[in-house]
Amino acid sequence: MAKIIQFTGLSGAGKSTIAQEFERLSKDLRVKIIDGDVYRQSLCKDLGFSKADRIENIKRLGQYAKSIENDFDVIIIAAINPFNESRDYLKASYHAALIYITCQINVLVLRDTKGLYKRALLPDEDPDKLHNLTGVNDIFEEPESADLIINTTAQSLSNSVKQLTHFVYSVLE
Ligand SMILES: Nc1ncnc2c1ncn2[C@@H]1O[C@H](COP(=O)(O)OS(=O)(=O)O)[C@@H](OP(=O)(O)O)[C@H]1O
Ligand SMILES: Nc1ncnc2c1ncn2[C@@H]1O[C@H](COP(=O)(O)OP(=O)(O)O)[C@@H](O)[C@H]1O
Repeated sequence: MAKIIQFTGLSGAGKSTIAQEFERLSKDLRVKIIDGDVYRQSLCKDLGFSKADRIENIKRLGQYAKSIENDFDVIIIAAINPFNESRDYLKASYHAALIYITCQINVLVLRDTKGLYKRALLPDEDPDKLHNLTGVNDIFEEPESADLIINTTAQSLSNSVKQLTHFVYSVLE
């Protein structure tokens, strides 16, 4: 039965990159990544970014993880997951560990891999402005009880993956 791990962190913090690199290097483990961004094209296609929809999104990703738990050793839910309510729900329902992938906002604005920060920082009257980007103009609750914090502000990807790997093996033992 898989250990379910939930990530939380802002867009661009490194959730997908760390999960994918961990999967690539962990050849002895059956790893499944449930990436929020990806599942918003399928299982969660009908959902937007209101609080209710974000909570429903995480609930569905958790249910999906549970449904495939016998086929994997580690399942990583890599979504922004901005509310303590959702994080607590995954912990209570599936004993999902919580890993906070954090990064300073000024660095996220510089990375801006998807151009979302640029759009969120446009003047209010600009038609292209994004009005609900998590961490800029929408809520991101600081996690209250993370089992691990990975700070990617100035850390290499390799060290972030080492932190994750160490944690995973400690919980699998
Ligand atoms: N308004 C707004 N706020 C946050 N994110 C936005 C928004 N609009 C689009 N996107 C893109 O959607 C991805 C986040 O989806 P998640 O399912 O992880 O979000 S959540 O957990 O339900 O909050 C997120 O993916 P990542 O960049 O991989 O985090 C964004 O690319
Ligand atoms: N220590 C690190 N860990 C993960 N990503 C990092 C790190 N340092 C820099 N990056 C970069 O930050 C970006 C993270 O993007 P991504 O993984 O898509 O974030 P998220 O999935 O959280 O939205 C990538 O361009 C990646 O190369």
